[in-house]
Amino acid sequence: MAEAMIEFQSVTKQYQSGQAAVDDLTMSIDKGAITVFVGPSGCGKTTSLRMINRMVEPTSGTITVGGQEVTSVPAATLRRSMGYVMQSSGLMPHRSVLDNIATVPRLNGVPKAEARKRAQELLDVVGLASALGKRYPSQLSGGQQQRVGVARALAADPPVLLMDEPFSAVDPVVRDELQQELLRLQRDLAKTIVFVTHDIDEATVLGDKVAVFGLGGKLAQYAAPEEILRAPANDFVASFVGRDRGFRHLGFSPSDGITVHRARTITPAELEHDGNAAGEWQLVVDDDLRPLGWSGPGKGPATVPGGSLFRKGDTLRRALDAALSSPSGFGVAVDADGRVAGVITAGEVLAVIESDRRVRQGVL
Ligand SMILES: Nc1ncnc2c1ncn2[C@@H]1O[C@H](COP(=O)(O)OP(=O)(O)OP(=O)(O)O)[C@@H](O)[C@H]1O
Repeated sequence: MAEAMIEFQSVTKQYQSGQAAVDDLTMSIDKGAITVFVGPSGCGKTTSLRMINRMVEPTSGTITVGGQEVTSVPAATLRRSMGYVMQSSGLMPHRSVLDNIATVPRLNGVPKAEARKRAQELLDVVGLASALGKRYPSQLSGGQQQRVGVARALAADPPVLLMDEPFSAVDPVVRDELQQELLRLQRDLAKTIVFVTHDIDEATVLGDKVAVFGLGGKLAQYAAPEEILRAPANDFVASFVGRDRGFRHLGFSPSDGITVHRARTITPAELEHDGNAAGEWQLVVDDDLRPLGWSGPGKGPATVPGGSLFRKGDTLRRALDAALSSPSGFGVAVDADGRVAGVITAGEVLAVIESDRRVRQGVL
């Protein structure tokens, strides 16, 4: 079993009379893993996060971090010992990017030159060009500001990182990049990360475990993301994870069971010379067998753009998407070098899904 880093024991927060913001929360957060708090607006995610570093004090119950009760540590010391990233990057506008990143180490007494050197290294860690260090926050894009926010939170090398909707103010493409960067960073850093979002897709992409909060600040389900998609604990969780959950769950199923078959291929030169005389879809490939697109039956020399590709080891979701997005109806599998390994239809992917299901249920 994973080692616990943060423990909530019967924690309740009541701001004023009436409904609690967080209601009797008991949960254990694994060390070195990403735990995501997800749920609709107002269900107590941020309040729960902020109680970890005492930005908010519980009305009752206890929270321990690394075995130590948080109330036994002065709030300012505790806050400095954890990285904190929020939605608006929270950077100080009149300080350079480097000085922003160096803030906590400086407060902890690290000499200026050393703190700046570390800040410079961190720019690289979060994927920013070192020249950006001299700029002011307003001279950066939203995505770059969030990266600086992450660098600043990492500056003192804290074991715990608290992240409150850090990527929700950027556009979907940048958001996707930031999520992938965080996962890459986490592979090296293995921090204990608590991440708040209201987006179930973000939660399932990032979380080793996902805590779904319900209205009234109650924990509705706490489990691995694939379990939440496969077996929501109640109607509230089922409706929160949404109608596509069956499809999204395919994102956790390996495509090992898939057998691809040979595609009929044609090179651009052959196509130019003879057109598509075969009367069926042909995959247009270069001399190294890399896919270039499709040639439709009776469509002359034109090449139609292909759909998404999938590789060995990808999930069933990617395999199915490859088939569904392909103009020919054949999803293209490529090897590690990007060469065509074969094709598969959506019907064949569905047959694998169905047979996996029957095996799981012990029918076969
Ligand atoms: N400082 C405060 N004073 C009074 N009530 C508060 C305060 N902060 C939060 N609340 C209330 O506590 C409840 C939980 O708020 P919280 O911000 O933790 O929810 P959340 O799930 O993070 O929501 P969101 O996704 O909208 O940020 C809400 O009803 C909110 O109005």
